[in-house]
Amino acid sequence: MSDISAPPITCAEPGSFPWGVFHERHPALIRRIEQALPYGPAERRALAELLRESRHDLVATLPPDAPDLALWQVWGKEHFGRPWPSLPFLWSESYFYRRLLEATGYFTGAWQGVDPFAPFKRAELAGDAFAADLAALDARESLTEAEREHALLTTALWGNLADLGFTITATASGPTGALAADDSAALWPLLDGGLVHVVADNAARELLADLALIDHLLASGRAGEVGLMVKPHPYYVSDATATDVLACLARLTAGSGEAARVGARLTQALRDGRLRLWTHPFACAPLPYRDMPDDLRREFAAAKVTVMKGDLNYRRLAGDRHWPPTTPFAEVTGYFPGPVAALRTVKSDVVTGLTPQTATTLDAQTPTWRTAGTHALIQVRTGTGAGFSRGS
Ligand SMILES: O=P(O)(O)OC[C@@]1(O)O[C@H](CO)[C@@H](O)[C@@H]1O
Repeated sequence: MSDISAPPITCAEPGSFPWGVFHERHPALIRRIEQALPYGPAERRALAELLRESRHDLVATLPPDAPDLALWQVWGKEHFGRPWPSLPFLWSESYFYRRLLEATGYFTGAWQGVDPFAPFKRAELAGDAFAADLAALDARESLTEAEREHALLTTALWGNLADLGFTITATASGPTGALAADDSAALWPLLDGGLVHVVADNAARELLADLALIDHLLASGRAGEVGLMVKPHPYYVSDATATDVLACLARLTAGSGEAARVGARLTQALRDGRLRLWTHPFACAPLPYRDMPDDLRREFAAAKVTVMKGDLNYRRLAGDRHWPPTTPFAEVTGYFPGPVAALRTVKSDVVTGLTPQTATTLDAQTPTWRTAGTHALIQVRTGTGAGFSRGS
């Protein structure tokens, strides 16, 4: 087992990436939210207070009527009342988004159920880039099976750059195609017609690419059943909920050519249960997957492989820690109850599973590579998790 005492990433260091998330990304995000939705004085005051508290004060608890208070009392018991910057970045950033929902009244009152990020998600669905992605599905038809699979996987991988939290402050212009690790050859043999879980990340463009990949897995028989895990409520800006899946599906079915066919096949797959949307409160937990509860562990254990999309899922999968970058991926994910694959564009500091040469070259030649979205990785652990048998 890997040494989980590698120090956690925190926001304490001025100028570090996590520090910038709280001091640059969050203020910009809140300005955008206030421009996009006409929140009243009470919500705007609560948002301003959240910004102030999260940069300069101690972590306050949720109000007594919060529907998930009991969960957070457990998830946050060591952290409430402490200075935000001293806490693990994974915890503090996750709690920031939970408090943002609180400030906008997402859980109680007249604004209940209003996704503060919905205007951004809608704009992306209606945009030219999304339309181009839909049209590009037609081009796949002329490819060989191997080329099509490569294209679908690569698009799902780089689709992770279309992350609205990241694009608020990022300067990267788009996919570069540079892979820091590529275990894709180990992924395909795991897909032998059984259950595949896909843990979704962002809505709109990334989700479109994920749905196209899922459609292929089902249509080709690579997967007999796919479980698409979404968030139970809005989370890191553009994270996908069931509502976002339906919105993306509606754009597919209203399209033409291959887009409409993909949409029709996925709609049928949802109806007959070959594609199942599912969620779990732990999907929005501020904790690594290492701490997942037993019912979730059993879900993942049932799959031939679980595909984790995106940067945040990677942070939760590997542990958001200052690992030496050559720490084996199989070692940090050894606790996971089944084969697991990470498809991630690299947008935060944590990284594992690199060869010494790759790590040295990347750090020397592209010092910003861990946070700029210039690189991606496909990492696969093929064995079942240590100390956990399938179906137990
Ligand atoms: O999970 P995703 O959508 O790929 O990325 C989430 C993200 O934007 O948020 C974090 C920092 O704010 C980073 O993990 C990453 O840049």
